[in-house]
Amino acid sequence: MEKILVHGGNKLQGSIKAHGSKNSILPLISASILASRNQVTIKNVPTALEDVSTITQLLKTLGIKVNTSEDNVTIQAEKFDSTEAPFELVSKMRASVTVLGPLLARKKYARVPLPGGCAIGSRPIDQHLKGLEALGAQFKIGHGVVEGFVPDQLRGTNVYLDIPSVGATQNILMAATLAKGITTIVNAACEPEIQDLANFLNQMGARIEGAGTPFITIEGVDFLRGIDYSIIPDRIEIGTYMIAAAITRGDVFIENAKSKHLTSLIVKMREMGITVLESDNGIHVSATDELKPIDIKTLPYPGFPTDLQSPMMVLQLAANGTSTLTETVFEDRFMHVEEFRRMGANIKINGQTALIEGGNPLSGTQVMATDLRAGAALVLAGLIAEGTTEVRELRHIDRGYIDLVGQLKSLGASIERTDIESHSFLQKESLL
Ligand SMILES: CC(=O)N[C@H]1[C@@H](OP(=O)(O)OP(=O)(O)OC[C@H]2O[C@@H](n3ccc(=O)[nH]c3=O)[C@H](O)[C@@H]2O)O[C@H](CO)[C@@H](O)[C@@H]1O
Ligand SMILES: C=C(OP(=O)(O)O)C(=O)O
Repeated sequence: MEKILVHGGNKLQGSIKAHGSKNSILPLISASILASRNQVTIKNVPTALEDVSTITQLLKTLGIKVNTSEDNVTIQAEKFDSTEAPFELVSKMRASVTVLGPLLARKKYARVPLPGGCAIGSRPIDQHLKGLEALGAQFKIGHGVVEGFVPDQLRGTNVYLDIPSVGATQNILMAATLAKGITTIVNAACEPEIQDLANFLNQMGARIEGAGTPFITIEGVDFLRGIDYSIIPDRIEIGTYMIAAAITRGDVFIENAKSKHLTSLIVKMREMGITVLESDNGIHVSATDELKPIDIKTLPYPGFPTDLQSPMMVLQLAANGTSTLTETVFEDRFMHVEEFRRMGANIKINGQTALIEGGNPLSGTQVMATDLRAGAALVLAGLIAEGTTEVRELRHIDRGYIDLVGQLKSLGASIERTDIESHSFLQKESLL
């Protein structure tokens, strides 16, 4: 078991390169199940992430050939036999459920345990099932497992989502590519990861229009074939480093960042007095002056991303005055607040809104990552805290950040990753 030790106070300066998007690659790997001809090669893949390893293992257990080398993944799904996803893998992450649509489309049967993922709310999959049922699938749910059948064949239809769910849009979109006739998804999610998936499927031979808007139309085709494809950069990883630069009053360039995916964050950072420069090859963030407090509400894209809610709270803690942060996407995504409070943060929760009193110094202490983004946010808080912050439960961070410690260190942070047993935090800081 390991922990991250952050010694606060250093400004971040320099340049780093963004990796490929975790939330894009996971459904794209699932979508590769649809390629009954030729091999799929995906480039710019963050292969070192735990979640990428989980989804590739999942495909391998289905009998699909998957090879990973550097930042490329090749998938050969022309022939495979199994349609049962194992609990050990599915329980590790939410995105495993995106194999459901492709398996039903390709094999007319799938057995997938209810998915895991970050503990940030109840996270049902009713919208996934509703959409797939409208296309002609039937489901039995029991003992924590979803078993899906297609008695006849998938047929195009109109699907209205009660919530613009990212995962449900992906599952329905993938299944509809091989359905007979035309499917429309109304109130579809508009996230850049949906657009990336649709571009990928279209290059494979699918006929999808409207991805990136709430109305997606899919005309079914007989088969899809493997292609070479390069995925979009990770807007949440990029946003995390943009915030890290600003809280330390640093000056950082993030190469490969696509600013059009991060408009909500960029506008809010500018309102706080932070300089954000957008260019074709990246985003430059610098901050020198006092930061102004700000009110934020998380929303589906193009609204402010819930995945940047906990890092954003650190930026609000670094501002002078009272900010608010309202979480509207997940009902239970404030677990990190208790950990921030251990560091001396003054945050009050009223329903779905956090009231953040910024401008007071944070103090380093031992904290635990409660989910993926909360883990990264605690590391950020450590960058501006007095003394040493010790972050545990790194398995969450490893799901979604490649070498967070190395990246921050290269920008000048005083940070290390070490065994839990090595030098005790309490002895080191003489807090007892
Ligand atoms: C692997 C991946 O890409 N994960 C992202 C994806 O998760 P995920 O695809 O799970 O998120 P959804 O967009 O589906 O969830 C949004 C909301 O809809 C609810 N809901 C969802 C499906 C459903 O059938 N019924 C239902 O009620 C959820 O409980 C949640 O409150 O989008 C989220 C919202 O941007 C991000 O935080 C996650 O990082
Ligand atoms: C919530 C996240 O991931 P997941 O949906 O896999 O839990 C995330 O990436 O912040």
